[in-house]
Amino acid sequence: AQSVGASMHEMARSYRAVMQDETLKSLGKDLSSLHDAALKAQAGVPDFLRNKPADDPMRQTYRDGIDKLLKQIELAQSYVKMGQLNKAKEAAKKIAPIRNTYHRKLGI
Ligand code: HEM
Repeated sequence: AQSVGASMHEMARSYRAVMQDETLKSLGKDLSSLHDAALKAQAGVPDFLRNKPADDPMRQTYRDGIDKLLKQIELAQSYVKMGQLNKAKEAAKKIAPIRNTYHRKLGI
């Protein structure tokens, strides 16, 4: 499995593309890449947690953040499926504050 850092870089690339998309087709494709990368991040353990105890509360914080991220991506995807480009783009914009909140909570 690849490192969480590598998955985060894939997420960054896909999210940049998502924010530039102006068609349902390209937005759907880039949200799908973002979702794939977020699932890879979910399957991994970030470097900073490797030496921490199994019950360290930061592990739950990490899981919560990835769950919120996946839910927000899925919300945007549901608008794409309904053909609602503006709603999908609005939902996608709300991914950035989730990123910022959890990077801050985790000291990234
Ligand atoms: C689309 C949203 C997000 C983007 C674009 C993003 C982007 C990034 C980038 C570019 C890095 C630096 C990677 C490196 O240099 O190694 C990073 C690191 C990290 N991010 Fe995110 N992030 C996002 C959301 C999140 C969320 C929601 C969480 C919390 C659950 C999170 C947790 C982390 C952690 C733990 C690291 C350090 C990884 C490591 O080195 O092990 N990120 N992120």
